[in-house]
Amino acid sequence: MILNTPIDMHLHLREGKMLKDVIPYSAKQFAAAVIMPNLVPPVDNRQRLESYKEEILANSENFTPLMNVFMREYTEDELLDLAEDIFAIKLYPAGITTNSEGGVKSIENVYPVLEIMQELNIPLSVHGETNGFVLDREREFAVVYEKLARDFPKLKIIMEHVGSAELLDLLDRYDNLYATVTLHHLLLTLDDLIGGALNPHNFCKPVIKTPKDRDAIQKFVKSGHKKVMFGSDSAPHPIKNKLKGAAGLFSAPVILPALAEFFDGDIETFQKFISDNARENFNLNVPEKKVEIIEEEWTAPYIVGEVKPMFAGRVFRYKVL
Ligand SMILES: NC(=O)N[C@@H](CC(=O)O)C(=O)O
Ligand SMILES: [Zn+2]
Ligand SMILES: [Zn+2]
Repeated sequence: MILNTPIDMHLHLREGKMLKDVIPYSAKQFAAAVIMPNLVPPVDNRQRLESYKEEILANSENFTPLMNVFMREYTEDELLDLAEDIFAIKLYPAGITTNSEGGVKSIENVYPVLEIMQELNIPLSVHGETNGFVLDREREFAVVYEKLARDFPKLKIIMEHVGSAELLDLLDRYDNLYATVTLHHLLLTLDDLIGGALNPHNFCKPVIKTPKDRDAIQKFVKSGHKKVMFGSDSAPHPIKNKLKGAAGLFSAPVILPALAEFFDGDIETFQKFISDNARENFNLNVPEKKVEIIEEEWTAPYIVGEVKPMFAGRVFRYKVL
């Protein structure tokens, strides 16, 4: 099967040696990816944006980085200057996930920024979790999404890496809400993290949840819902950091083989999820790239640089050419 212009709507590439180790997997399988800005220090100004984009371009071919910047209290001039060169601005509640210490302490603080983003047609991307009980954090954030959607009716808001089924119900209630779904929230549950021996490699934020949540997410994705887009949230951490509890799952190497098995021949829905929905929802102008997947056994890598990938060593029925 041939996929037309696959796009990963949520990707962490990091910097330096880590970027060099992980980027080939995304550049091989995707035409473009939305690049997350939670570096240390964050990508939150023009200079950092440009140098990071150059680093990505210098280490890949035929791969379009759609850059995000880290939410802070930008001025109108800064936003006017950034608008042409970014896909979206990413809002992290302070301290809620990896490298989000400098995130937003109170959403009201950035209301003036959101006002200008709405005018300039810059989408807002959100890591939506409260600091409540771990399994309730996404569900509890629903009221924040609803308030944002109502207060800024023309602002396009992306609920990132949805893991709680309730959030998906908001898509049909608010025109301006969209969602990304990861491979791990689509396929895994808490059993894969703590059901047997503790598996820190499957630990991420938001945490993978119940079979009920996973099944609802699968149903939504299989329905071809236009507002649901693939965003891997592939987030590599060195094994030694994972063993100290770092949140993030490195899925990049196995994405298309795993999704090909999931869609099991339904290429039409696969194509929408992996590309068409994103391109239509956000008028993305990404150079066309065809990616061929063949039916042939393929073994996922055991290790990539210092990182253990999702489904390490697993044999898939499909291989990316
Ligand atoms: N998903 C994660 O658990 N971690 C991500 C950050 C994020 O997307 O929240 C990371 O950068 O490691
Ligand atoms: Zn996140
Ligand atoms: Zn992420």
